[in-house]
Amino acid sequence: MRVLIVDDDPTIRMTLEGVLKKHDCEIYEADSGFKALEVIQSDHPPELIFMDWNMPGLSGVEVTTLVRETVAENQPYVIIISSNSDDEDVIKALSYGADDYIVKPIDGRFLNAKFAVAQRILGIQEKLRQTNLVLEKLAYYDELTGVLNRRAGNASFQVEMDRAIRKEQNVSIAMVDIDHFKKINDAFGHQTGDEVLRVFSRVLRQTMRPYDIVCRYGGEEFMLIAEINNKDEASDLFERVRETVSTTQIRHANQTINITASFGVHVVIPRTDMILKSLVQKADEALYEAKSAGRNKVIISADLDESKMTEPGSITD
Ligand SMILES: Nc1nc2c(ncn2[C@@H]2O[C@H](COP(=O)(O)OP(=O)(O)OP(=O)(O)O)[C@@H](O)[C@H]2O)c(=O)[nH]1
Repeated sequence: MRVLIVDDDPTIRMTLEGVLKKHDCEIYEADSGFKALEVIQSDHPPELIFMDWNMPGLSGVEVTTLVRETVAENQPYVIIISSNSDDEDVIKALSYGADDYIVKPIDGRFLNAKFAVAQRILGIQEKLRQTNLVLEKLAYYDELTGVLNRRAGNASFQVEMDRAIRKEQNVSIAMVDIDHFKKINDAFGHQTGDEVLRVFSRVLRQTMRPYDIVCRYGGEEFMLIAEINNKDEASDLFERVRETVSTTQIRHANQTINITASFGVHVVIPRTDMILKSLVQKADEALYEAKSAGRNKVIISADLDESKMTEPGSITD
């Protein structure tokens, strides 16, 4: 654990260090509130701070208030140290954001006990952070394939539209569906089907640019959103993806499987009032055409008529 000791008195810093070095921690020191802020804002911020209240310049309580107001993530646990033992002072320190309070002269047993409490609370905080990361991943990413799930894909749409508007780029929305996927499940089993979905997602992710959106829309259907200049560029991009999919050999359980996919693409001039559902519907119509035309095809429709820009609502629901 990274621990910061803040005190303008070197003797107190030494006393604290003497007690704390018995614990498994990395100790940093600061002799003023300003120096403490430098350490707190560094690349290795402390998790626990023992902070003297009365120091020239910024007081410990002022530093604590600043920390509470400015540190966005992973707030440190702050223990104020002071020779004032009045209840009013303790209440004041806690109300300004301190987590605990120690009265001078420092009693080593107190320090150890308070260190143990801090360690426990920080441990709980870290566990919560890890759990939140897992939950976040589950909330945004498809568990089987690791690409964005439908909800996250929908949420990314508006961000993508705003970016394309800023960059004066057009946007392509593609609905992609693996051809005859049911037959793969029937012939090789559901687990092999799952592996096909994983490899297919990886191919999509690797063939698209890092900032394009790749999302599993449901089952064996995926949605891709990419900035594009024109219909020809969309054709080049999705033909390249289609080709890569069709030439990828998927090996699973001593089997080698080849797949193809059909692509329905709709290209538009982005507008803030556009609704994803309508664009997906247009891309779905193109996908239906691609399936009807024999599969393993890219069909592109485009709505790049500038005059429609003056008719808000013409493309929205
Ligand atoms: N293994 C596996 N199969 C899935 C998953 N989600 C959906 N499926 C299967 O995907 C198949 C989709 O079949 P269909 O909608 O008939 O489409 P298709 O066989 O790909 O035929 P076309 O789309 O017309 O080319 C169904 O058999 C679903 O059970 C999944 O997560 N894992």
